[in-house]
Amino acid sequence: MSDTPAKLSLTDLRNEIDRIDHEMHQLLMQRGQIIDTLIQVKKTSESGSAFRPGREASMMRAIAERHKGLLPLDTVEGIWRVIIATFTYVQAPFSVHADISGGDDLMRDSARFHFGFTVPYHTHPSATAVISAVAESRGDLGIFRLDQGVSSGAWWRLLTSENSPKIISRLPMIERPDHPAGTPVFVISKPLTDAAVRDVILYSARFERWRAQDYAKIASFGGEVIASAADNNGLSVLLAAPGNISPERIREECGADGGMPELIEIGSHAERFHHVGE
Ligand SMILES: O=C(O)C(=O)C[C@]1(C(=O)O)C=C[C@@H](O)C=C1
Repeated sequence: MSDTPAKLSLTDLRNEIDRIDHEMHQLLMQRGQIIDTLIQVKKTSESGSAFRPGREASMMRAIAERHKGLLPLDTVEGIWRVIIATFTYVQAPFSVHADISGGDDLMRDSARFHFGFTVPYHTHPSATAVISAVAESRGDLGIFRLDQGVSSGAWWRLLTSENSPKIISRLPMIERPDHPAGTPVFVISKPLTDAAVRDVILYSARFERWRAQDYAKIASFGGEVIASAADNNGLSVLLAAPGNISPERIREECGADGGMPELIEIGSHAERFHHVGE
C-alpha cells in the first residue's frame, strides 16, 4: 500500500482486506498441496498416524514468540491449532475421545480449540473407557483432565504395558492466565513409532509408603506429582520428570530404601511454554 492510511477510502481498505483474504486462502490451499506430498514422504498410510507432537510444539512456540499487534494470541493460537489438527486429519483420519467424568463443557472447549470441528469428538464416562477406545482404534486420540478427582482411581496404570496407549502431549501448549481453553489435559495415542518428544517424561510409580518428604525429594530433581491414588499395595503416583533425569536417579532419590517397587514410563511431552504477553 503506497497511500498513507488517512488517504485511503473505505472501499480501498476493503479491497486490501479482500486481497489479503485471497492470499491467505491461496496459501492455505498451497499448504494442502505440500501436505499431499508429505503424506508420501512420511509414509503416513503405513503407520496410520501423522502426529508429530514435538514438531507441533515447536511450531506453536514460534507463533507465540513472533506474534504482536491487535489480533489476540488466543485467536492466532486457535487458528493454527485448527490448521495443524485438520492437516493431521487429512493425512490419516482420527477422532478425539474425551473422558467427561468431570463434565463435558471444558473437555469440549479443549477438543474444539485444539482439534477444530472437522475432527470428530466422542465422549466417554471414564478414563478407562477412553483408553480402551484409543487402544481399539487405528490412530485416534484420547484426552483427560490432569486434575481428575480421586474417584477416577489410578487410570495411568492402564498405560503401563508395552503396547497400551501412551501420553504424547500436554495441552494447552502455550500456557498463560485466562487461556480460553486452559484446562490442562493429557493427550494419549497408541505408541508413536517416531518423533515422540521427550522434554518431560511421565511415569507410573508405586510407593510402598508415601511420606511427606517424598514431595521434596521429587521436587529436588525437577519432578512433579501430577496425580495419586491409593491401591492395595501402597500409593500409585503419576510422576512427571525432566527428560534429562534417568529412571535410576529417580529410584535413587525416591526408592533408596526399597520404598518404590515400580517405575514404568507411560509417555512424554514437550516442555511447557509460558507466554507472559507484551
Ligand atoms: O510436519 C509434519 O510431519 C506434518 O505432518 C505437518 C503437520 C502440519 O500441519 O504442520 C501436521 C501434523 C504433525 O503433527 C505436525 C505438523
